[in-house]
Amino acid sequence: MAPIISVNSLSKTYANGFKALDNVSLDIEEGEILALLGPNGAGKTTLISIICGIANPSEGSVTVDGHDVVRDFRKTRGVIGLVPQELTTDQFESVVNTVSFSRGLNGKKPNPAYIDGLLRELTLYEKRSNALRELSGGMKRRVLIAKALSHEPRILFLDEPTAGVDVSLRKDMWQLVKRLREGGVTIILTTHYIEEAQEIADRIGIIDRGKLMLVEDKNTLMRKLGGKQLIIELREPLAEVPSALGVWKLTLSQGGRQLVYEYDEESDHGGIAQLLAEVEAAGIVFADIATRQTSLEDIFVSLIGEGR
Ligand SMILES: Nc1ncnc2c1ncn2[C@@H]1O[C@H](COP(=O)(O)OP(=O)(O)OP(=O)(O)O)[C@@H](O)[C@H]1O
Repeated sequence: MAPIISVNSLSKTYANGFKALDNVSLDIEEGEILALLGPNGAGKTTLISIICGIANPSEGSVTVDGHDVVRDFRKTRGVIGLVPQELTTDQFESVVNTVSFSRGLNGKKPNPAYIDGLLRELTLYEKRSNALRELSGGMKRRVLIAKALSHEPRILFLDEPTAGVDVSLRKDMWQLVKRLREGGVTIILTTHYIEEAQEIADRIGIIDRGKLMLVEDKNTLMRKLGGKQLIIELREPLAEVPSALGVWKLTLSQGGRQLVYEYDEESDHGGIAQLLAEVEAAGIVFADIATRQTSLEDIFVSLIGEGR
């Protein structure tokens, strides 16, 4: 099947000369959830804006459902819903009018029953007649989602959907994303919350300084770059790993207070029980043991570098 979105050698240089995207290529399959991760200023919003036809590429091209986003703007925009980071609509307009108007803007016939259903699902129904300025921040976020879904798009972009929202809205949002996916909607979200990507995405793309560093199936990524460790807390610190334990992949951490074993399925030398027996036989007394699974966060930090 042809990808629903195809990004081909895309670069973006802003008017001031800043290169925000550098030769990005990416195919997105219909029905998948792709999470784009990256530090502030990486180029995530720029990429989304170009796919949605809001910004023009400097080089390269994007097709959505087989149509070029610049030449066939109306066609491609009609199948896309975008939840931006901030609300920019008229604050005096009512919730229901704002959402219905959005549907019309995208060339769809009015469908009050659909809009009402959407408002119910987003717990906005009781506020449907209120002006936007009378809503709380979280409710405004919900309006942004309702607007994006008003024309029943096949592709939904969520730009930092859960930044600064409470736990209940975050959970609702994840629920909604899952339900939309079941209905076949393709979802692309940008997020700083790595656990969010880990929870809901099928694929993960990592962007840094305008470059797509990696795009990979989440489970494959976890398998390839992730791992499991056994951490043995020692009573007394060790200066070095005793040579008698040389066959095991062991390292010392925490100033010699922890002996860390990387699980190795190919050569486990008799398993954990054997390792612990050999550790004891080497005269090492341990206080505690624990296992630790590498998270997506560890992978992200190792790729992008800490503190950026
Ligand atoms: N209109 C503009 N003119 C010049 N530079 C811009 C413009 N818009 C964005 N940039 C720059 O392009 C880079 C990428 O910005 P973008 O908003 O795409 O990043 P982002 O990954 O979405 O970041 P964040 O996570 O902070 O939202 C940033 O360095 C930003 O300052």
